[in-house]
Amino acid sequence: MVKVAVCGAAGGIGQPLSLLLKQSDLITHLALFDVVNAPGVAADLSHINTRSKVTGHGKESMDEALSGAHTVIIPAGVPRKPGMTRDDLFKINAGIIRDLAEGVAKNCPGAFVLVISNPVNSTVPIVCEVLKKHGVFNPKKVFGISTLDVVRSSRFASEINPAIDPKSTRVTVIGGHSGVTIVPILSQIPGQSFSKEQLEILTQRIQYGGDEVVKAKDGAGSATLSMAHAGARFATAVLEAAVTGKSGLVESTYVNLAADADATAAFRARTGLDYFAQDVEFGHEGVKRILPLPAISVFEQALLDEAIPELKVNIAKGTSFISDSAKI
Ligand SMILES: NC(=O)c1ccc[n+]([C@@H]2O[C@H](COP(=O)([O-])OP(=O)(O)OC[C@H]3O[C@@H](n4cnc5c(N)ncnc54)[C@H](O)[C@@H]3O)[C@@H](O)[C@H]2O)c1
Ligand SMILES: O=C(O)C[C@H](O)C(=O)O
Repeated sequence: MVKVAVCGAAGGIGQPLSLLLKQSDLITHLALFDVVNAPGVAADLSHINTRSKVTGHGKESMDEALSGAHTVIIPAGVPRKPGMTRDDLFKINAGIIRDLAEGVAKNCPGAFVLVISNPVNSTVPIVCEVLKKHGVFNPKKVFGISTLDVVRSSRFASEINPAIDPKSTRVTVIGGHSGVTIVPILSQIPGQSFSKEQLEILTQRIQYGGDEVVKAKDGAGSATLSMAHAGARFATAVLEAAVTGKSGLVESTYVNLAADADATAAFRARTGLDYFAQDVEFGHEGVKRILPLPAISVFEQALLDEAIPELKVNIAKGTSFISDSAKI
C-alpha cells in the first residue's frame, strides 16, 4: 500500500502534478487534499484507467487525507505576482505549511515529506521544526523540491549549446531555491565549453527563471506545468528508491544536512549552514547519502559565497517561526 497525499491538489501545480502521479504504477492510493475543489479534481482523475485509487478531501478532512500516507507532497499556498520575491510569500505560506506539517506529525509521522511551497529555503525548516517539536523528525525524509532549477539548467544550457541533450543531461544545482541562492554547477556539464559571457547569462537566467514565468503570466501566478513535471520527476525518484529498492537514483534537493551524518561536518565547515541543496542519492529510508560537493570553478565559488548569507537568513526565518511561537 503506497498512499501518496497531495496537499494543495486543486491548484495550478496540484492538478497537473496529480495527473502525472496518476500515471505511476508505484502509487496505490492518491489522496488529494485542498481547501477548495479537491473532490472534483479527484472524481475527474479517478476515471483514468490506471490502478491507483483516487480520493478527494476538502477543508475539514486533512486528517483523513494524510492518515497512513507513505509520501506527502505539498504545493499548497499562494504563488508570486510580478514584483514579489519568494520571501514575500512567507507571511501567508508559513502558517499553511506549519499546519500541514502538524497534520503529518499527527497522521503519518513516518512519511516522506516533499515540499514545493515557497519560499522553499524557509518552508523546509518550518516542516523540520514542527516534526522535531513532535519528536518524529527524520532528516532523511524531508525534502525541498528544487528540481525545477535542475530542469531549467539543462533546458537553457541546450538552447545555448545544442550539443547538450536536455533530457539526458542532469545539472547539479546547489544552494537553495531563490535568486542568488540557486547555484548551478555548469562547469560539470560533460563536454561544455561556454564562454565567460555565456556562463554569466545562463547562470542569471537559471537563477531568475521563475521570474520569467511570473512576468509572462502577468498576475496569473507562477510556474505550474514545468513545476508539475519537475515535482513528478522528483517524487518518482524518491518512490522508486523507497518502494522498489532501485539504486543509483540521484537528484539535487534541499535537505537538512543532518540527513547524512558522514557528510554533515564537511558541509557545515564549507557553508556554516544546516540546510543546503546538493545532489542526494535516494534509498529505502529517503536520503541514502548526500554526495560530496563537485569540483566548482572560481565563478561558481563566488556564486556560493553570495548564496550562503542569504540562505542563512532564510533558514533562520523558517526555524524561528516555529521556535519563537513555542516560547509564547
Ligand atoms: N519549488 C518550486 O520550484 C516551485 C515552483 C513553482 C511554484 N512553487 C510554489 O508552489 C506554491 C503553489 O503554487 P501554485 O501555482 O500551485 O498556486 P495555486 O494558488 O494555483 O494553488 C495553491 C493551492 O493551494 C491550496 N491551499 C491553500 N491553502 C491550503 C491549505 N491550508 N491546505 C491545502 N491546500 C491549500 C489552494 O486552495 C490552491 O488550490 C506557491 O507557493 C509557489 O510559489 C514552487
Ligand atoms: O518563481 C516562483 O515564484 C515559482 C518557482 O519558485 C519557480 O522557480 O518558478
